[in-house]
Amino acid sequence: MADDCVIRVTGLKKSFPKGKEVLHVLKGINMEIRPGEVIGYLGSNGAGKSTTVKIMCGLLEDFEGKVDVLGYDVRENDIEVKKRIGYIPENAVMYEHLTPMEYLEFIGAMYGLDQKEVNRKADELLSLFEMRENRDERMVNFSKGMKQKVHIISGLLHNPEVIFMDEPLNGLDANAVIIVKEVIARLAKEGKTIFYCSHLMDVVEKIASRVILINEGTIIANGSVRELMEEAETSSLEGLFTKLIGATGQSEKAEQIVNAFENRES
Ligand SMILES: Nc1ncnc2c1ncn2[C@@H]1O[C@H](COP(=O)(O)OP(=O)(O)OP(=O)(O)O)[C@@H](O)[C@H]1O
Repeated sequence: MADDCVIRVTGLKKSFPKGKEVLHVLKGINMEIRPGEVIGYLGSNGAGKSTTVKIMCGLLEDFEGKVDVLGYDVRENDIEVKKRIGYIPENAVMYEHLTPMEYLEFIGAMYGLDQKEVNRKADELLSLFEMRENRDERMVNFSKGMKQKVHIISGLLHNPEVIFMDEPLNGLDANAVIIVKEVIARLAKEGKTIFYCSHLMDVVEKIASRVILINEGTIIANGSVRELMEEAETSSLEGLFTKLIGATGQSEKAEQIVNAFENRES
């Protein structure tokens, strides 16, 4: 790497066609991320978090600006980037007719890993997630959380230097959430860089060394949880979020929704 940035994003813009119009999702994102940082990338539904991550992982082309990951330009060297990163997507497609072990062997083979080593690691990680006894069952009947655990393992199997997680706790039970949070903390200690997307503030508040907040396609806050809360004079990330994006009136909205269900006037 030419410098100590693991991820450098400069002037990132992305639009999608929407009927006859154009939806401008990312309107000029800039960020620099260093080794060992755990970034909490926050924003409301539809803010553009997954779009940013997909571009960083080399999964979406046709964007404006420049994105470098581990010193590689993702536009020109997406294969080199993909070899070195782990990506745990929000809604991944998996081969459900395989067993977790078969699936993980397949993923390991794609990364050119030694099969014995894959089996050993997969066994260890499946046990950690209390799925050792499911290792040879077809995944088609697995619950959402069980599939998510297999996704998390598959994203970490090749020991990537940078890990992108898009809402990784989706569907996980309380115990698995604790394990994933602990895994994130340990990976960061080992010097891995983690880019964690979520709209769940409480988790981000606990695990992130830095928070980047995106709203309507631009970054509106970037700093440690403490710095940002001090600046905004609030005591929680939720308070900060509400203050910055002006999302007030949630309790009134909740009341209107309940009233609408019950056909009452608010
Ligand atoms: N392939 C696509 N074609 C058209 N529009 C898209 C496409 N992908 C995303 N969008 C739109 O871009 C916007 C941002 O989507 P994105 O998935 O990045 O948001 P997000 O912040 O990850 O949201 P969430 O928290 O709900 O997952 C949304 O309005 C979405 O509908």
